[in-house]
Amino acid sequence: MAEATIIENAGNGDIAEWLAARLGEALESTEGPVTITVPGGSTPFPIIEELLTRDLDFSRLVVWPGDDRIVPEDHEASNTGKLRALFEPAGAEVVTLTIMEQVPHFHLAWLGMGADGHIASLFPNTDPKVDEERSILRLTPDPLPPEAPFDRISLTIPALLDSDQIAFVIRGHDKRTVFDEALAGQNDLPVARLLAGAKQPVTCFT
Ligand SMILES: O=C1O[C@H](COP(=O)(O)O)[C@@H](O)[C@H](O)[C@H]1O
Repeated sequence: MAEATIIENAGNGDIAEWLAARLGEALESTEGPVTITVPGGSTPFPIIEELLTRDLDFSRLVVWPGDDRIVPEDHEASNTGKLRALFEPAGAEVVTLTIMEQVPHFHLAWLGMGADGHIASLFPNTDPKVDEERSILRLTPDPLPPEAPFDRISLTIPALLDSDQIAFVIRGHDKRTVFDEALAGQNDLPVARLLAGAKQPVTCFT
């Protein structure tokens, strides 16, 4: 079971600062690309805007959406489209998830979490056997989340665990309770399954 460092009441600027420091270390540690996963939903985008103001060589950054909704990239629900609009002007590469994609080792897996304990698009109903066998999975959430009722494509738990470190941004009391229970092994939600397998440092911003 992972031990997580919890950083309480972090502002977007604090999180961006932490991310910039981790990316800076990764850029120093390799001459090749630095690979990260970035969550979708609503939480990450103001943090990314802050991150992009930091002095980093974004041209060596390869951004993998942790998941996406199966919609065109110019659809308002597309995580990839939003990531592309933010990161590409800074010189970073943004990958389009397909089930054919070869998934790399990530320097950082940055994740959000839904109040139902889903991470990326691995929902509580996602068959655990399936997400143990593949790196990328296409699925239909059951039930479809009303805020984004679309089929999904998602990195799986083994793919996310193939990373140097993991960072969560968990905002709101409901999510925090679910996360704390997952960390304590008191539920079996996707977030708990990830935490149970994490050997690397886990940092959680609330
Ligand atoms: O559907 C999704 O939900 C989660 C949480 O999103 P948020 O809007 O509550 O921050 C997100 O982490 C995931 O990547 C996304 O596609």
